[in-house]
Amino acid sequence: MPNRCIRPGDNPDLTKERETCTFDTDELAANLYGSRRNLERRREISQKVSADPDFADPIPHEFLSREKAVDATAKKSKVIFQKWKNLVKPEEMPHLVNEAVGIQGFPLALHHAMFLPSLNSQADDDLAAEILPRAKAYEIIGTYAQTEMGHGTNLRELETTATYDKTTQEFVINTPTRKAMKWWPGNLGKMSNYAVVCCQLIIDGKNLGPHNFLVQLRCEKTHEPLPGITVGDIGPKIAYNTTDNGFLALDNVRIPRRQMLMKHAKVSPDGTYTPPIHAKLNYGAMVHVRAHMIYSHGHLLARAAAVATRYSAVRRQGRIENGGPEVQILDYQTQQHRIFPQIARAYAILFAGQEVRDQYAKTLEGIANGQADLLPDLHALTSGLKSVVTFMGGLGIEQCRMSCGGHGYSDASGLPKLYGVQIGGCTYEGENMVMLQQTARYLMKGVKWAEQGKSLSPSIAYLGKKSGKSLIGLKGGDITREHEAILETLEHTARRLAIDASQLWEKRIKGGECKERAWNGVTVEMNRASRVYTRLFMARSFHRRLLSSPSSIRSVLSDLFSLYLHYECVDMAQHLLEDGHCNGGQIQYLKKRLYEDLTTLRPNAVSLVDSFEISDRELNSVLGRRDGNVYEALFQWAKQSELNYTDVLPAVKNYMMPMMEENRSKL
Ligand SMILES: CCCCCCCC/C=C\CCC/C=C/C(=O)SCCNC(=O)CCNC(=O)[C@H](O)C(C)(C)COP(=O)(O)OP(=O)(O)OC[C@H]1O[C@@H](n2cnc3c(N)ncnc32)[C@H](O)[C@@H]1OP(=O)(O)O
Ligand SMILES: Cc1cc2nc3c(=O)[nH]c(=O)nc-3n(C[C@H](O)[C@H](O)[C@H](O)COP(=O)(O)OP(=O)(O)OC[C@H]3O[C@@H](n4cnc5c(N)ncnc54)[C@H](O)[C@@H]3O)c2cc1C
Repeated sequence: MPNRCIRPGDNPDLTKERETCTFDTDELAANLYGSRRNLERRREISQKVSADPDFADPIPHEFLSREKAVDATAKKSKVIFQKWKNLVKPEEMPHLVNEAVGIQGFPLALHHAMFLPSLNSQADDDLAAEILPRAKAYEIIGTYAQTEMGHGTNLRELETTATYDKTTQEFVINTPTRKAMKWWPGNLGKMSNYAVVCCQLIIDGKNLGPHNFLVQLRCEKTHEPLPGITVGDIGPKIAYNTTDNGFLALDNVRIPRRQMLMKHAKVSPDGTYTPPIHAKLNYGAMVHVRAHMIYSHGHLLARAAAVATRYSAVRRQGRIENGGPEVQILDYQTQQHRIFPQIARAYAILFAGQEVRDQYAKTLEGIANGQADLLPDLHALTSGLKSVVTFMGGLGIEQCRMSCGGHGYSDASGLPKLYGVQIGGCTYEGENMVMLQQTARYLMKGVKWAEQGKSLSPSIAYLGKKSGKSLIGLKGGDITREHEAILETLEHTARRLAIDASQLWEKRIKGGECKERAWNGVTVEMNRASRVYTRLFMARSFHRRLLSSPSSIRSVLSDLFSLYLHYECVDMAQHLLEDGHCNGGQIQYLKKRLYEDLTTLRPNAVSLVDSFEISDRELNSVLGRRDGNVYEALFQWAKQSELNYTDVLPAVKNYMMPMMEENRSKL
């Protein structure tokens, strides 16, 4: 079957891997990206970026100082948002940015991820008409400033205030304490001249909770901070170092009334407050990012899996049989067990990410028509997915990094930076432990609704079903029935964990604790229930994709899905065993099946990651390059280190040589 990555001059081991492919890599890539046309566009953009001299990197970013890297990123961003702006569709923009700039952030990241979405969904018609065209034309750059030094999670306790002054029909925005400074917002420090700022709305001394306001931070001509505004960069971080995450203090800055984002909640000129149709519509920008970050995090894991798989096919180390040749490290079972589940999880996350984006679009449509009834379900799902996927992705990338041995530790592999970027997602858009509790709140309601025989939305319909006996291992032979047996067992486990958590909570309440304290006593169990609900959704979403896939890729997707299910079940064996739904023999059966899956997938491993269709430029990894010629490339990469600009470094000349000289003269 064709693997279209084969080229003359490639590493022969990689070529051999591609020759053993049993499916059409283009078919799978087209399925992943939605159509042949999308796949072709993806390639076209990759090729055009590589050929554009404005995007050329004289030396890799890894060797640049932070300031120079920020500069290079800003320069390329200007090219993207001027020269390229009309050449790509909005949905192609993330790929263009990844190709041209990379994954560590760029000056307009928050403008796109949160500023525009906040204005689009929360500004009233007047404000939108005035500001959106300017923002869309990049006449101004904005960000989303919510988190403060002292509070990120607990939005109700944010300290920044917007106090309405009826006499002038203005809001007075103020930062009352040091820890009330906005702290962390991306692109706030140096790039943005506007921000959507989240403040407690105060009218006639009454606090009406967090609301969003459009605030100009810098002069449009000079870019100097406006009077009353202190703004800057918070310093280097694990990753995202080309992003100017910032701080901001506002000293009684006045803005006109109409700069409150008033599509949902409103303040009239006389100070009358009208609440929104759903209390949390002000939190819409966060739901937007959570719904979109699932897919982009799937892509981060896909990159790591591509690097680890290709490198493991090229790297030869040790022998499996005495006297045999040194083997490709991909032939070790431990290596396969480390890497192949990451390939499967990356596909699973990408599929789930696509489904949740569609669900977000439907919910938004409803809200536009005055219906917010889909929002609770979406909030529960996005909260669970962002938590599970970012944690899974971080673990997966780290496994891929370690699977590359010493070279995985080098920035040449691209993996350390990938890990740094990925794990940011465990914290931003709501710390994972906190967001899992949001999911659990919804599950607890679902358990009650199910008890009362009420109708349940599709994502929690399983809560209303009855459990049978687990048929894992008892439906031998037929893979379709085995998949169904495992999915039913996962449904049972997700239901059982939610019901158990609900009962534990109730028991503590009956024991005399208030609801909230009782909740804190069961949150570990609550979060377990949320994780399994989310992992069930991911498994179901993968299954839907498998069932709707064309026959040409059905078999390889089915193999991958088997591995996914077997791995997830073994990973969650504790939950499967705890109530006796599964027995030890069934877990042993799942492990046996998992080891068989590793062998089945081995010939297609390289081709499965080729179908992620990530260009060398985007992958930015010496180890993961498509042609597999890693050793020469490693040397060429290292030669660019600034420590190699001279043979004798000033540090050696000034300190080490004199020290050695002094010590020699003492002899
Ligand atoms: C070209 C494009 C390229 C784009 C490239 C982009 C790259 C970008 C890369 C990185 C970007 C990083 C950007 C990061 C941004 C940020 O981090 S912004 C800050 C995010 N902050 C948070 O997420 C804070 C987390 N905290 C909260 O969300 C809330 O405080 C809370 C934990 C949810 C609690 O809120 P609150 O106390 O107000 O509410 P509760 O009492 O807990 O709940 C009451 C009920 O409301 C429901 N609820 C809560 N939130 C929502 C929501 N958002 N939507 C719907 N419903 C919600 C909750 O479930 C309760 O319901 P119930 O009463 O029925 O149980
Ligand atoms: C890379 C990055 C980019 C960011 N970009 C932005 C941005 O653009 N705009 C913006 O406004 N913010 C941004 N943030 C801030 C981010 O949204 C917050 O850091 C995040 O919401 C977590 O809040 P926190 O820092 O207050 O953590 P904390 O809430 O202080 O968390 C610390 C610990 O306390 C625990 N904890 C807190 N509350 C509870 C609870 N109720 N139950 C159980 N445990 C709890 C957490 O689980 C965690 O273990 C960014 C952060 C990062 C790292």
